[in-house]
Amino acid sequence: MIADEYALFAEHLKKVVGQEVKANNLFITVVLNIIWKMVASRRFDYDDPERQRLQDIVTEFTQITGPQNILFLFPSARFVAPESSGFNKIKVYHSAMQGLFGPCIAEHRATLDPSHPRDFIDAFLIESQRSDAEKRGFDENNLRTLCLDFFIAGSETTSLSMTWALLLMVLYPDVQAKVQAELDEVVGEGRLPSYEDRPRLPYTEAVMTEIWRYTSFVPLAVPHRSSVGPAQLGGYTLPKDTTVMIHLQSAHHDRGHWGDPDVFRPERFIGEDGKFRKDDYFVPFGLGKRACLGESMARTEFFTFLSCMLHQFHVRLPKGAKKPSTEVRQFAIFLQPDDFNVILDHRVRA
Ligand code: HEM
Repeated sequence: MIADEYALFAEHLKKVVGQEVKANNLFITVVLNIIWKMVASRRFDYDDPERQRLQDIVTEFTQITGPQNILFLFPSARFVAPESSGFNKIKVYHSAMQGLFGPCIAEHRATLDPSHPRDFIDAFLIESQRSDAEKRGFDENNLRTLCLDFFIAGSETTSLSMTWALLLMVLYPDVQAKVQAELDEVVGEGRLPSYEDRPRLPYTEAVMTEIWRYTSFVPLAVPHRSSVGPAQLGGYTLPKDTTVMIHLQSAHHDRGHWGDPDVFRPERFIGEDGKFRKDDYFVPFGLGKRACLGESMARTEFFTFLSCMLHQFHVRLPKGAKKPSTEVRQFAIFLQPDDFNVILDHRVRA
């Protein structure tokens, strides 16, 4: 499904070859389509206004939520300052997205065939018909909230992986050329890379990993309340029920561990045997029971998008354009670079 959606998106990319395009969120539609298909067997056309509405809501939602917002540390601020804390806006975005799912869930309910679940909504509705469903939380409110979770957690993250990838590929053309050389050698010219090629593409894997480490664009994991305690951590005593957040960015930029954490250097993930080398300090999806639910989907999407795009296109800056900065635009739940443009050219192989 991911490869099929990329193939449709590549047709869209081919139409803009040689032209300046905005790199930020260039991949958002293909990402939204993959989630929408998995959740509801639907997809958006590239010029569908409904898609643009959903995209705007997701982007604005993720920009006002997060550690820079007072509600992140003091949720009770919503009672005293619902407007200035952003709580009222969050409510508007929340109900706009829930409104989108309502008719879709109703349509699924009306056409449900329990022996042939089509997607996530069908699978949830089948569970909700069991006698203990209510006790286990299989109700419509939870279904709408889960759909919303998938869009919030799964769209900006994967799309931002590609925004940062485009930025780093234009800043480091030698890295881009090395990925393309590996793809040419392993995959060849006649077809696009597929997920089965991945184990034979250690440099491509190292570049993906270094993009996630270097940018750490999800800097903090989600706050979780500890269910055990008191516990000892780094010389501190944490009582039971303490809210704990993992600072992923600090693990990714620990000088004692990485040596040169502020340098973009994919080779750090290549072992002496030339194979991809894992590292325990690399934790972009969090840790433990509440780690990211979408890790394998995100890895498949990022691999497919990056490898297929670099197999087909060369990415460069427009002539005379200022180099984009790796500084982030604002500290938020997801870190984004400032807007920048790129040009995609068809690749000319030697
Ligand atoms: C590059 C892409 C992604 C990154 C870097 C990422 C990162 C994270 C992180 C750091 C967490 C918090 C984990 C913790 O608290 O320890 C998280 C949670 C979560 N992610 Fe992702 N994520 C990505 C893509 C996705 C995708 C594609 C989906 C699903 C479509 C998804 C669904 C979720 C969900 C549902 C949670 C909450 C899990 C829970 O609280 O139990 N994520 N993600």
